[in-house]
Amino acid sequence: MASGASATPLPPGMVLAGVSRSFAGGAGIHSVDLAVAPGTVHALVGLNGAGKSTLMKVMLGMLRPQAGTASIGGVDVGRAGVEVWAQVGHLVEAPLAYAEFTVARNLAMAAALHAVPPRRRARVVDGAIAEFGLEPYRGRGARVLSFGNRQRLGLAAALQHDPSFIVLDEPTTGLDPSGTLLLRESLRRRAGEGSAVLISSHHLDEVSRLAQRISVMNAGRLIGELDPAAPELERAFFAMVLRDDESRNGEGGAR
Ligand SMILES: Nc1ncnc2c1ncn2[C@@H]1O[C@H](COP(=O)(O)OP(=O)(O)OP(=O)(O)O)[C@@H](O)[C@H]1O
Repeated sequence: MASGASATPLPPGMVLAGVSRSFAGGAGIHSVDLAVAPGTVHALVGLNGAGKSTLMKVMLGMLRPQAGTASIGGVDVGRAGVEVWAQVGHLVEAPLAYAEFTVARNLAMAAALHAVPPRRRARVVDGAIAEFGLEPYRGRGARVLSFGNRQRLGLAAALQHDPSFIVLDEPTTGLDPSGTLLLRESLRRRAGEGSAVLISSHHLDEVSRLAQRISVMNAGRLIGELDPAAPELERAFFAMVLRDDESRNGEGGAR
């Protein structure tokens, strides 16, 4: 990697600056700063309800922040147009698949939605089917797919157009070991080619294999980072969460 002064600065990745989004009752995310750099897999880990999905929805413009800004490639997501969204691939919540349509047709529609030109769509779909091991199912209706294969379809639809910005919420959900391996290879390759990748996960061992950075979320805030190469990641994670819980309780839970 070039380190001289002449190195070209990388374009901006995905950035949250001072973002807050609270729901009735106070849950949500608070004062979040996060920068997912191009060429990096950045993982979010946290307990159930910590705020990971909420953060990702704000990043993707699915939820509007009450304070702060979310930007992708330097563009505020509230103002992003089709040229930005065509470079984004995401899977947050259930995979988007039309039950009546085949795997191949669903992928062709996802390619169209991501502005892949018509002449390239068949090749893109074939590539995605091969990449995620969906060949035996290409002519099957999405309705009859197993849970794991529906997840493979959702991942293929999110990634087939080679997005520069990738956001995946718990992407290994439902995947068997071979699906997990295919996903890991796919994300490694895409980050290697310059994509900015944000994933959430509950599997610290998986995250440590894949991510260059691991941010820890607790009670709606980013509370620190873990070193993916450090031993005993699980122990470090729980220690960080416990310390944060204790410090907030000591302050009456105010911050
Ligand atoms: N639409 C909503 N209305 C009210 N509260 C919400 C809403 N969406 C999320 N929350 C609350 O915000 C908090 C954060 O939820 P979020 O789904 O972001 O957590 P998470 O870290 O993704 O959890 P998990 O690991 O269980 O998927 C939770 O307390 C949740 O109940």
